[in-house]
Amino acid sequence: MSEVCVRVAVRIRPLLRRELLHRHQVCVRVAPPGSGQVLLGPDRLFSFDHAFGPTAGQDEVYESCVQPLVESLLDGYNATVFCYGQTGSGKTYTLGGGSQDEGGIIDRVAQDVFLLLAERKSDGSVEATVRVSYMELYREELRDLLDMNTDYKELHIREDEKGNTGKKKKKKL
Ligand SMILES: Nc1ncnc2c1ncn2[C@@H]1O[C@H](COP(=O)(O)OP(=O)(O)OP(=O)(O)O)[C@@H](O)[C@H]1O
Repeated sequence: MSEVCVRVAVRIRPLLRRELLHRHQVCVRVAPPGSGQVLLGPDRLFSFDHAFGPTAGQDEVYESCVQPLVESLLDGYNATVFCYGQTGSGKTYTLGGGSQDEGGIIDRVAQDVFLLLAERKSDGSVEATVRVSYMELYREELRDLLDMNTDYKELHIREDEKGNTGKKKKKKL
């Protein structure tokens, strides 16, 4: 894996059925395959660390961009993966997956964390605790997706002295 801390991948999803019905046209292509470059329109070329076309599967995206981070995670490094893009561009699909067989990044990370931990634990050298939180921040409202009974007004994002962020319930006055 390269020494650069931030890496950017672009993923071009296939046209959806309704887009095909409305005769939408493809305007962005990976060019040439494997180059990390995308071609917008006829002649505008943009470079990324990775570029995936509409036929790229979840496994390809995960193995190239995320799996190495999971391995570093167990070596003690922090890692963040986030998806950015306009509505309907495929963020939820990439993170959450389209179906059971085509699991997204979250499913695969969870699987690999426990798989790799089991490997390291088998020689008795590692003890680990895994904690998970799952939150949605939408229109300034924070929701705990693992505790839907808590009102968003009770939740607050805080930073500790090291700059790590976390969700805390506001103290009731
Ligand atoms: N790589 C892909 N292959 C096949 N279908 C895809 C792919 N990416 C996205 N889709 C489909 O495109 C549609 C929009 O994708 P998705 O819901 O993931 O977008 P989003 O960026 O999360 O949108 P929003 O910001 O509105 O939540 C969905 O029907 C999804 O199944």
